[in-house]
This record gives sequence, C-alpha cells and structure tokens, in this order.
Amino acid sequence: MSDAYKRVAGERALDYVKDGMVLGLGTGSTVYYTLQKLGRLVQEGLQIKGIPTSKATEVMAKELGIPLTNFREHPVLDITIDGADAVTPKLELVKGGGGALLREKLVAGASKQMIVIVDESKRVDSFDGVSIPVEVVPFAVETTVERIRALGGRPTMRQDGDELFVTDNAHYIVDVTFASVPDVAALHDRLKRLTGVVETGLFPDLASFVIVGSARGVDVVERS
Ligand SMILES: O=C(CO)[C@H](O)[C@H](O)COP(=O)(O)O
Repeated sequence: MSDAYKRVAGERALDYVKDGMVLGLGTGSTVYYTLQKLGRLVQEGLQIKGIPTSKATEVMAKELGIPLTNFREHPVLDITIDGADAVTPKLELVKGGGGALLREKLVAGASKQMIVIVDESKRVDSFDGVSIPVEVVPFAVETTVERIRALGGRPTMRQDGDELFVTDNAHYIVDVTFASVPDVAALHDRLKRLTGVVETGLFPDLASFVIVGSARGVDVVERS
C-alpha cells in the first residue's frame, strides 16, 4: 500500500516543474516514481536538465532518457525533488537511508527549492530514537565511532551483505540513534565537528515543503 502512497507523492512533485528548469534528482524508492513520470514527460517534450544525487539515480535517469547536466554548467538548480526517512512538523529531515546523503545535501543546498516526497509513515514528532545516517571516512573509523558514542549515540556500522556499505564517495555510513534529540541543528553541529565525520543525514532547514502521500491522496505540508 505504501508504494501507492510513494507513487502519488513522487508524481505530484512534477506539478511544480516547468520548461527550462534544472532539477536535482534525489535517490530512493519514492523518487523512483518521480523519475519514471519525468522520463515520460521528457519523451512528450518537457525541456529540463537534471543533476543526479547518486550513481543509481544517474543510471536510471540515463535509461529513461532524462538529460543530465552538472554543477560546472549549472551551479544553481531550480528545484530538487527528494525523499526522506523521517520528517518532523518543522520540516526537519533525516536522510541517507539509501546512503546518498552527501550528494543529496550538496544538491539540495544549491537549489532554490527542495520538494520532499514521502509516504505518511515518514512523519514523526521528533528524531528521538530515529536512526540517523552519518557519512564517515574509512580511515580511523573505529575512533570516529567511539567519538559518536561519547556524544551519547548508539552507532552501528552499515553493512552491505558481509561487507561494510561503501557510499558513492568511497566513505562508510554509521547509523546512529540518540534517545533524545531536543535540537536537530545542534546535534548536526556536534557530529559535524568530529574530524572523521564527512556529513550527517540531518537536514534541519533545507526542505521548502513536503508532499505526503496517504490513503487520503496527497497533503502539501508547509513548515509549522
Ligand atoms: O535519503 C535517501 C537516500 O539516501 C532517500 O531519500 C531516503 O532514504 C528515502 O528513501 P525512500 O524514498 O526509498 O523511502
């Protein structure tokens, strides 16, 4: 059922897309539906260019005939459309379930708008106990993990079968839960100050609005 909710949210985001736009193309199973529809719209004549947030999205976009560009040609994007793992009423996000958080944050941060597409299961009141992906350099990863633990987190190295998961940027992901997250931006800052941390999956202030798919159809949620 939640796939139907992902589809309705993922497709609705394209209502905001116009000819000539440069789009950030997110990563994940909700964005999948955006890309499928975007591919059809491009075949019908829509003129856009996309910057993918992961190798997986790049492959899919190419298969669908979606024209791609890069930051050198387009340092400012019009809209990024991307999913999320958790969304609070203040539109703070946890991202990185697919391991693409670093490129996702770079692309969203360079965009005039970030449209987030989720099914209703992603709505949470807070990030207390929510798994937060943190991208770390492999060198001295044991030390970085201990420093994350010293901040009060419960870290787990993300696996890919029997191996450690490796991101598109050749880093590892540590998934961390904190019993209490009273201040999302402050937690991001504390994690980011650790030398081995490249980026966190906390996006405190990048979402412009969120499209939520549910049995009711779609709700467009603004920051409250
Ligand atoms: O951040 C992400 C990938 O790094 C995804 O946007 C997030 O994990 C949501 O994915 P899905 O739409 O498959 O639930």
